[in-house]
Amino acid sequence: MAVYTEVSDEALRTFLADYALGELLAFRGIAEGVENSNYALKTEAGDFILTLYEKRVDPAELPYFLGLMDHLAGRGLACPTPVAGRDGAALRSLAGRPAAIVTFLPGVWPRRVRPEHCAPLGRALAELHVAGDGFAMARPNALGPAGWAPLLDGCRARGDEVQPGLVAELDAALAGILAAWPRKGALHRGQIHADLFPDNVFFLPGADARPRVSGLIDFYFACTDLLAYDVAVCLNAWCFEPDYAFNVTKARALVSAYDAVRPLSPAERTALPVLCRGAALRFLLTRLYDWTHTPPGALVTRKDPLEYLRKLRFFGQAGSAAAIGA
Ligand SMILES: Nc1ncnc2c1ncn2[C@@H]1O[C@H](COP(=O)(O)OP(=O)(O)O)[C@@H](O)[C@H]1O
Ligand SMILES: N[C@@H](CCOP(=O)(O)O)C(=O)O
Repeated sequence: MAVYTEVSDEALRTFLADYALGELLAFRGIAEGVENSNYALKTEAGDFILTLYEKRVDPAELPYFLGLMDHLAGRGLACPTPVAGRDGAALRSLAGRPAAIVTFLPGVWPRRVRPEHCAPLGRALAELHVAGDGFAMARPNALGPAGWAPLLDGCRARGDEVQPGLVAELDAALAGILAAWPRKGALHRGQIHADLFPDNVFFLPGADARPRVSGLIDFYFACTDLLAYDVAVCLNAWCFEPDYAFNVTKARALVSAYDAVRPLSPAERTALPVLCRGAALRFLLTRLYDWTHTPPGALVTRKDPLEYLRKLRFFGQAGSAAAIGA
């Protein structure tokens, strides 16, 4: 469920009066999502998404997220475009929360990833990286390598309740990953999505009936970091089967389609195994933190941390880039 903040009819009408979107035709809460309250909004001007930013989003970072979406959409990427009010501002306030309206994107995210999804995904990711070039703002990755030790410390007290020995295993994995992490300046940096999971990528059938990407959403983890790290996030999120077997066919399709738009450098390719370990650890840690800190009955959906322990172990023994499809 992801409608944490209710919006009254009256508050909505007052809010919309500051936009040139015509009359309100329909308005409903969207159940999917985890972080923010999302509403589908239809006005005489078309379909939109209204987002009220909840507690885990720092309002000071919203100009980066909205500015990045605006920049990417302006470069032709299929991502939400923030809609400005009559005064030119896209970031506003509603029901006591920071709020923004963005354009609605058609399409459906894949509940079951098939190999045919992976090439269009790889292409879209590379297009995002190319389109991000020239965006003037920067946001450090709060969930990058420097953030992992404090996150793990926050899980120390209760982590072993999830699986005995887990904290010691993660301590060892973290030390190994940090020791092998690419040194500053070795790999290309830019604007990355950092959470391009299947639920953030919409597809529609193309003219040949094969899936094509119709939209990328949820830029609220986006940041300025290693471009190849985003490829590693996708290899984690898209290329494992429900039984946790790594599907190298999916990985090859993803990486080669990425490469066709933005060729990976030899250094990026060599670094992919450790970047994949880092990405697995990042999602394991945030899930473990949520698992051990979310009070029973809270509205936030908790995701399984151990799914990412299996992925971390896989990438730890996978060895070469070729073994993971690169
Ligand atoms: N621009 C958009 N176009 C169409 N649907 C959207 C758009 N943005 C969000 N949604 C819908 O809202 C849901 C939750 O959005 P998301 O950004 O993932 O929320 P959260 O950040 O809270 O996890 C998505 O699964 C999708 O159904
Ligand atoms: N993709 C993350 C959780 C973030 O959720 P989202 O709904 O904001 O994409 C994970 O799977 O741990």
